Amino acid sequence: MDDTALRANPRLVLPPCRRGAVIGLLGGSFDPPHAGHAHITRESLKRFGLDAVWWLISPGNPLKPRGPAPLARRMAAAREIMQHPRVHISDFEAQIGARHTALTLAALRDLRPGVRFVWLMGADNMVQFHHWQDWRQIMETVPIGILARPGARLAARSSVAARMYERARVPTPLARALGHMQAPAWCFANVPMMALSSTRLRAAGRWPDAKS
Ligand SMILES: Nc1ncnc2c1ncn2[C@@H]1O[C@H](COP(=O)(O)OP(=O)(O)OP(=O)(O)O)[C@@H](O)[C@H]1O
Ligand SMILES: O=C(O)c1ccc[n+]([C@@H]2O[C@H](COP(=O)([O-])O)[C@@H](O)[C@H]2O)c1
Repeated sequence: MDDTALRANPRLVLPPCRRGAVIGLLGGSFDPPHAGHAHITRESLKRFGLDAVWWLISPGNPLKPRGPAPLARRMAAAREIMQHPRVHISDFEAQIGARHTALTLAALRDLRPGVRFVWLMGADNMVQFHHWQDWRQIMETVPIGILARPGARLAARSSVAARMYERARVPTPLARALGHMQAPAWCFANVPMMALSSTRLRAAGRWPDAKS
């Protein structure tokens, strides 16, 4: 969908937001959503001074070979686990047919030019960020907030992206201003860590395959 078609599409549904708001975007497969997602969302609201967080439930991570459970099922589970007045669950990527974050961000910025977006991700995603499509463009377009995760906390800070954009690292005391900074700007939040993962829940049979 090009920019003009996007703007003209009356069926697009986006969460509410006011001009000038700082919105954190937590993209993910959420297959299933879990308390770790809720935890980093609450921490992000506090630490990065966000007005709200939108969970962008992905149609499917382009780097993961296995397709996730149906979107409606993941949306419903996300709404159940994350109930917070400043957090919204969105299927925006499915609405515009985007799997790549660069495209999602371009569309959101086009549709909400007065809003400041901050991309949020766990430390594991920072480690492989340089494999994402147009990752440098993402880095140079929106500030990025990174949340500590067991097994990836140190690796994130020495990742290819972190090394290449070392000078864009925002020191912890300035984290709350992240959304008002000019990209590239990334900040690592050393939050208390939760060892939960969707992989672990699937393996424990806590999210049975929809087809079975
Ligand atoms: N326990 C956690 N601590 C920190 N970040 C997390 C945690 N769980 C998920 N995230 C982050 O939340 C975002 C969405 O994660 P995702 O939906 O892939 O969950 P996941 O548990 O990593 O799933 P999977 O095990 O299937 O890869 C990603 O940026 C991921 O790094
Ligand atoms: O744009 C890409 O190339 C890209 C590659 C891998 C992951 N992502 C995004 O990263 C977010 C986290 O993905 P996941 O599967 O780890 O939850 C989700 O929004 C994905 O769409 C994006």
